[in-house]
Amino acid sequence: MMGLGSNGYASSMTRKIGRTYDVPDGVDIRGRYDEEFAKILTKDALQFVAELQREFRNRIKYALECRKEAKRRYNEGALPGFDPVTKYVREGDWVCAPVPPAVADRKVEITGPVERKMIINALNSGAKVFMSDFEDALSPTWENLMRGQVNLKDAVDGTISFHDQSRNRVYKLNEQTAKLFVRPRGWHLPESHILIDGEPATGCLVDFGLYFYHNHANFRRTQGAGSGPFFYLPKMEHSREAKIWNCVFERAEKMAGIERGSIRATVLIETLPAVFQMDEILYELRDHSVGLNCGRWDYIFSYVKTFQAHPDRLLPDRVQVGMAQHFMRSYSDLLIRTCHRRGVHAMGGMAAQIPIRDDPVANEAALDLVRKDKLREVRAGHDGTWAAHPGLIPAIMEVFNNNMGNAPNQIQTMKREEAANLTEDDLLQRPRGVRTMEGLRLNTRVGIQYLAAWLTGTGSVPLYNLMEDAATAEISRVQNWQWLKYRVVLDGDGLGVKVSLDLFGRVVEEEMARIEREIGRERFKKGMYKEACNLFTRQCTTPNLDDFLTLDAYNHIVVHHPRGSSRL
Ligand SMILES: CC(=O)SCCNC(=O)CCNC(=O)[C@H](O)C(C)(C)COP(=O)(O)OP(=O)(O)OC[C@H]1O[C@@H](n2cnc3c(N)ncnc32)[C@H](O)[C@@H]1OP(=O)(O)O
Ligand SMILES: O=CC(=O)O
Ligand SMILES: [Mg+2]
Repeated sequence: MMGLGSNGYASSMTRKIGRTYDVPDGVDIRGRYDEEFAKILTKDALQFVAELQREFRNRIKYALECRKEAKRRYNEGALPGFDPVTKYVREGDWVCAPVPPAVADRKVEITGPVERKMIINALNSGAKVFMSDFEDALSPTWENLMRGQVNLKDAVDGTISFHDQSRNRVYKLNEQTAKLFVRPRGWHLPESHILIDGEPATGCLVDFGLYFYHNHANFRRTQGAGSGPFFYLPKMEHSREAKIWNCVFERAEKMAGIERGSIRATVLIETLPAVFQMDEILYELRDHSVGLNCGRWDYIFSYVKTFQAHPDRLLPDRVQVGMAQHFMRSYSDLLIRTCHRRGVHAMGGMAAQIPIRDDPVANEAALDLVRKDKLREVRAGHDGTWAAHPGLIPAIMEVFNNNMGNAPNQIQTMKREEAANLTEDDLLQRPRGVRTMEGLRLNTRVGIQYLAAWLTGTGSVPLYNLMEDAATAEISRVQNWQWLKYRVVLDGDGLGVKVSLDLFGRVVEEEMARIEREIGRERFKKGMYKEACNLFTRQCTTPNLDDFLTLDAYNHIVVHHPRGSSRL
């Protein structure tokens, strides 16, 4: 039946008039109309997204409520740990469905936002897999999301091309390309440009639903050798969230009439609570799993967030929280042991270094750090790892090939049984190191510049020769917040200064001046640095830590049509 949705917005009938999307009942599109987007936002595809939303919305709300409840417990002093109730899952002798041959070899995976030229470059990069990102690397503006869907469809169809007019260069796919994985947003992010029964849709169901609907058939025929599509699933905190994804996959397979277990996903273990749920997460997804990945940057962010009310667990400077810290090494080791025991890939994480074009010495030093990080990963037993930039792929591939030879993975050969002895204490051990004024300054300078880019539609940026994305920016934000909240003493540079609101205010002012000097007055004026600064400062000084930087910032990038910009 046609009619007004509960929000009173126009329904299918009226929306057909003029240049608007043809939507099913109860769905309202409040993002800009574009003929290209209309090929993605078809009535049938939207019907599928709406069905997912209606079937799973209550379970998603419940899962998010459970996160709040867990936060309340941690804030009262509890520590995350293994759940005695699911001991039988951890001790059981089950395995996941066999790895599809198309993705047995995942030695190097490149990641990047769903941007047209980058998709082509990444697929042509020589990496085994390309993880195309609606998440940490993407600012989820309506334009980015919908163009991203158009780009992915063209990529799966094999027709994607890009003409760089300034360089008169045409980009096309090579004969041999990386296998495509897609990372939808996390459960917490709404999609405010699509209302379903008057409520913003769940962002990840939009990303997943539209991509799956348009691409499953072609993907399985070409890329997947009969299986797929393949996904990465971010930021989960509990196996109940993985169970929802499993049900979403089953629902999608049924809709498409394809075999159960066709869809495969790698879950990022990138929250502290999730490290105690790795078996449980794999168990829920056992017919759809193709491994776990060490999402190390969000994991560090989550350590601070989980322990926001624990002043005895403050982090040292961000640069000191590397994989050599005991809690980080333990997490990687246990992830490898868990995955290999269950017959799936244990993927390594992202080194933040990127090529430094104008300084060969610094470039070699950065490459060396990447090689060391990757050597540690492959020796520990990881089956593959991430690269942020095509320029890093040859070096990383060499490290993995040298240590794995012709084997596609180490699932059967690196069992890491001894990691079964890792305890809750190992996984939670306090990071060691010092805190410095430079740490505070760098967090501030990077956090503001990242947010300024994000607000103008760019979700991953090079800053001071490192890759920065939403996960690394989160570390900067929560670390500043934690240091301010507990008035920590900056003990690492011999100054012994206490972090206070006054000090932070001065640091913000000085770092803004430094940013302006570094990028030039014109760019500074034209950019969104002041807005970013206000947002970042508010987030660092708020009495109650916001769960996500991007939830607050999202309100600034929602643009409703035809009524102008609107807040959630
Ligand atoms: C914590 C996490 O979640 S990690 C995963 C999420 N983060 C990411 O995916 C980050 C991915 N990386 C990037 O976005 C970029 O590499 C950045 C922003 C870090 C650096 O970008 P730039 O400074 O523009 O790179 P640079 O100028 O050196 O690029 C050179 C070429 O490589 C391409 N390139 C760079 N990174 C990538 C990538 N990840 N995928 C595909 N192509 C890439 C550029 O498009 C450019 O191509 P061109 O020569 O044809 O024009
Ligand atoms: O998504 C990856 C991370 O490190 O965060
Ligand atoms: Mg992440």
